[in-house]
Amino acid sequence: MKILSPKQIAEADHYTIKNEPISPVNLMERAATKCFEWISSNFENTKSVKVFCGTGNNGGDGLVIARLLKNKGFSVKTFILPLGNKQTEEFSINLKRLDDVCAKIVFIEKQEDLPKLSPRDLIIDAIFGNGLNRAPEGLSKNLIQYINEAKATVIAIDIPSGLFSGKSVTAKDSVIKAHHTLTFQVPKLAFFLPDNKNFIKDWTILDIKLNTSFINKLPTKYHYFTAQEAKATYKARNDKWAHKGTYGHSLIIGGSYGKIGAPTLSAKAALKIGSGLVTAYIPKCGYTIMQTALPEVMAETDHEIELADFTPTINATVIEIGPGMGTSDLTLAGFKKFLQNNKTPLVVDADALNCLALNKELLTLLPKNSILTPHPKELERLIGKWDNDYEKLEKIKIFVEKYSIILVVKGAYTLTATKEAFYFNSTGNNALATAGSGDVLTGIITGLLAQGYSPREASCFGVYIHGRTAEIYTTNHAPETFTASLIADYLSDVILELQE
Ligand SMILES: NC(=O)C1=CN([C@@H]2O[C@H](COP(=O)(O)OP(=O)(O)OC[C@H]3O[C@@H](n4cnc5c(N)ncnc54)[C@H](O)[C@@H]3O)[C@@H](O)[C@H]2O)[C@@H](O)CC1
Ligand SMILES: Nc1ncnc2c1ncn2[C@@H]1O[C@H](COP(=O)(O)OP(=O)(O)O)[C@@H](O)[C@H]1O
Ligand SMILES: [K+]
Repeated sequence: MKILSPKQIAEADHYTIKNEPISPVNLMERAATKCFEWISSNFENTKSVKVFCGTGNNGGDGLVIARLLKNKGFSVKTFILPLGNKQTEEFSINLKRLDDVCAKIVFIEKQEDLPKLSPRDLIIDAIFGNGLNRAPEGLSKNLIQYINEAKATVIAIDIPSGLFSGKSVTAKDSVIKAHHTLTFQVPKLAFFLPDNKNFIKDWTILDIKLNTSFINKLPTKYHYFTAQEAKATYKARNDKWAHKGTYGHSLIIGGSYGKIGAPTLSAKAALKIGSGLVTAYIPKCGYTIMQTALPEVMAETDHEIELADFTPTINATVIEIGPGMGTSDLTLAGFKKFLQNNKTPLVVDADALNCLALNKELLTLLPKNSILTPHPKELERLIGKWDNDYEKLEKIKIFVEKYSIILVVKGAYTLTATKEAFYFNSTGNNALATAGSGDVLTGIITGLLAQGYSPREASCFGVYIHGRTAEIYTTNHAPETFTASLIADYLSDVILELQE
């Protein structure tokens, strides 16, 4: 699914209005009706609702929602913050329609006009939407702060007021902290960025039937990787004559004394996602552990307690390097030698990333389209500090272009950054915040590459699958009890649902 800029969304609105055709006021009715349906199916009509509107079209949506909720029996009060003397035509039409149903409407002209708010209120935030063009100040800023202080449940329409959908927020005290955001047609880039975590919690995309063929033609770097994209990526196994060689050979290089679990988790994940063969290259101290834990996995060994020689003998389809590897001088020296001689596609994680960060000149030795899977701290070591998430995205772009690699930046919305496009993942939850879950992710990506998925596919799809296991688990288990070892047990459920 595409993530579009505010300008592109406005273009899609205009195109739909002109070509469907539909009048702007009817499009607003359609959009706001979707919001009303969501609200009335999630809240009882005994709830007291306070709708705060600006005087643009986001405010117009608020007026429609107020009318529909009132007609449904909710107790509704509407508060309007005049934004200069301007009202859009659709706003004015809907103000009259709301007035016609004898609704309570109050204009907020000064601080004293702000209503009393209770934590039990349901607040609809329709002050600013896609048209926000500067940080709210004066009365609008005060209103936003007042709403935030009320500790009531806040539903934002399209986007929390004060949040820019595609650029950084400087005045963080002028943004609505929404519990739920009902957004139109496509998600906004701001939703995926950790800087905005206080403003965006849950959100739902409402399909308001903007022209899809127009949207399909709009160029964008940013995408949201959902079940639809995952289903399109999945390659069903239907080759009767397949043998284990058909599905590739994954080589997992990693481990050190006390950290053999990391390559073990990766190897198991590569195997369970379908790699035909898996070999682990580990220090000698890990031999019995690996062979006992995973009888299907072959093992080759290096020095006693750490990797130093990096001399696996097999001809692998893909190599994962780094889990539990450590960064000792011996290991680092061997890792450098390995990179100088290696031509096989790489998935690089954990300590191998730290070795690269300590020796940036080694980055030029990575085969093209190698996949690096940093968590935010590892990313910072690679690309340096950033002031805000938009600067981080820019630095990521420069980095992937410079080294011709793919970055999988892990987090609540893991980002797969390629030279061509950036994909935010749609699955996962905090059950994954558990030791070793990153090792499993790299194993999954490695196993997919071994089977012939492209580096872009293996990254986006692997991240999707990994996240989905946690969602399935937490439908009937407590998130605290999820462990990295359990992820592999749910891979089958994820694949089966992709086949539906
Ligand atoms: N036909 C359409 O265009 C549709 C638009 N829809 C709604 O319309 C919204 C966009 O509407 P608009 O483009 O009218 O913009 P908004 O309703 O977001 O409001 C922006 C208005 O506030 C002013 N403004 C911006 N920043 C300000 C600030 N910091 N302080 C004071 N005033 C400020 C702008 O000049 C403009 O008049 C969407 O977010 C969505 O909610 C939906 O109804 C769907 C259909
Ligand atoms: N709150 C969260 N929501 C979704 N995914 C999460 C969350 N916390 C962690 N994860 C996922 O869990 C994995 C953790 O990886 P990592 O930090 O490398 O762990 P480890 O080093 O223990 O293996 C990543 O894939 C990350 O996206
Ligand atoms: K809003």
